[in-house]
Amino acid sequence: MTNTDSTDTPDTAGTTRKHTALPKARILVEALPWLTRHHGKTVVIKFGGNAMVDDALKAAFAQDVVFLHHAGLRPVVVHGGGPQISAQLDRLGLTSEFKAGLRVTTPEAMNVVRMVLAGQVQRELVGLLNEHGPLAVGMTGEDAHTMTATKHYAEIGGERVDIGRVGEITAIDTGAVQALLDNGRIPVISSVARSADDADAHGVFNVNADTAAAALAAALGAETLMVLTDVEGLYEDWPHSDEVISRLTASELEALLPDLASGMVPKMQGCLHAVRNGVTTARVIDGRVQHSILLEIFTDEGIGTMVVPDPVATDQEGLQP
Ligand SMILES: Nc1ncnc2c1ncn2[C@@H]1O[C@H](COP(=O)(O)OP(=O)(O)O)[C@@H](O)[C@H]1O
Ligand SMILES: CC(=O)N[C@@H](CCC(=O)OP(=O)(O)O)C(=O)O
Repeated sequence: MTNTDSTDTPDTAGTTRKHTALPKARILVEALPWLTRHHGKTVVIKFGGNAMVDDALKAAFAQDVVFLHHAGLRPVVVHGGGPQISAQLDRLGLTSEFKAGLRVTTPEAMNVVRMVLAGQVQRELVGLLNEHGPLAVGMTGEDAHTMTATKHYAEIGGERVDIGRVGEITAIDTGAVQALLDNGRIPVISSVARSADDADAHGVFNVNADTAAAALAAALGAETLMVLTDVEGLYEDWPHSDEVISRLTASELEALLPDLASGMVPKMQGCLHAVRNGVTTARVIDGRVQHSILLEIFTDEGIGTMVVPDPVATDQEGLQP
């Protein structure tokens, strides 16, 4: 038997034809240990607004998530929508300002954040997933008390700065999400949280979607947190080099955190929180690559940056977690 990717097979007319089924079979076989390993496990996938580059990518994202579902995993989607919120605020003549990587959210802006996330971005993702069957159910962190928050103050130069209706998650109730998963559905969650204070006239908070996804992954006891963004992973010396750090322990990441900039801060803080609170791996991957989720979960290659807890456990079969 030769080690080639195509074989000669007699067809019905008695001639021989080359067929290319073998490479496809190899890909499926390569996925087998990963399928076994991840079966029944919860995977929280954060889809960033910057990774929602075009319709083809969004459609491929939906295919990947549905694939995970049919492969026996329990995917949960938490989505962002920062650029989409900024565009809508702009259309309405409202300013967009970020402090310490978080949107300064006036009560007026909060209404826009909620409208864009729950009414636009989430609806689109739910629609794309449901092209494959009656699977996705959209909700926000407000629903069934899934996410409760109090006011978050930014720390800038040692000062506590008021950034409006930005929330810090204080409690997660996983009941509704678990019920949807048990019912064979795919929850799609917008990062808006209810206020812990019943007397709070505004009632809701804007939560960074990376932070929300990490908190939910920890609360669900997820196996994996996967953050899809618009870079290949965590660059070692951004913006001077595009060398991606492929693997980090929690302590190594903690040491890097003070030097990180802008969008990576909530992502890497979220990854650290997740692996310090029971999640087996947290990964930042390039959402601009079609089917990056499948590549990351089901192939030996793995892309992007993977964060693992301390100390690093090595599995007896020699598989990376
Ligand atoms: N060390 C780093 N490695 C990679 N990207 C970085 C780094 N530091 C800052 N960034 C910036 O973080 C951005 C991703 O965060 P963000 O724009 O908030 O994306 P998303 O919408 O996916 O949450 C990258 O596009 C890059 O500009
Ligand atoms: C407090 C805060 O900054 N909230 C974010 C929520 C959306 C988000 O996080 O979207 P991405 O994942 O696309 O960045 C915002 O208003 O932009």
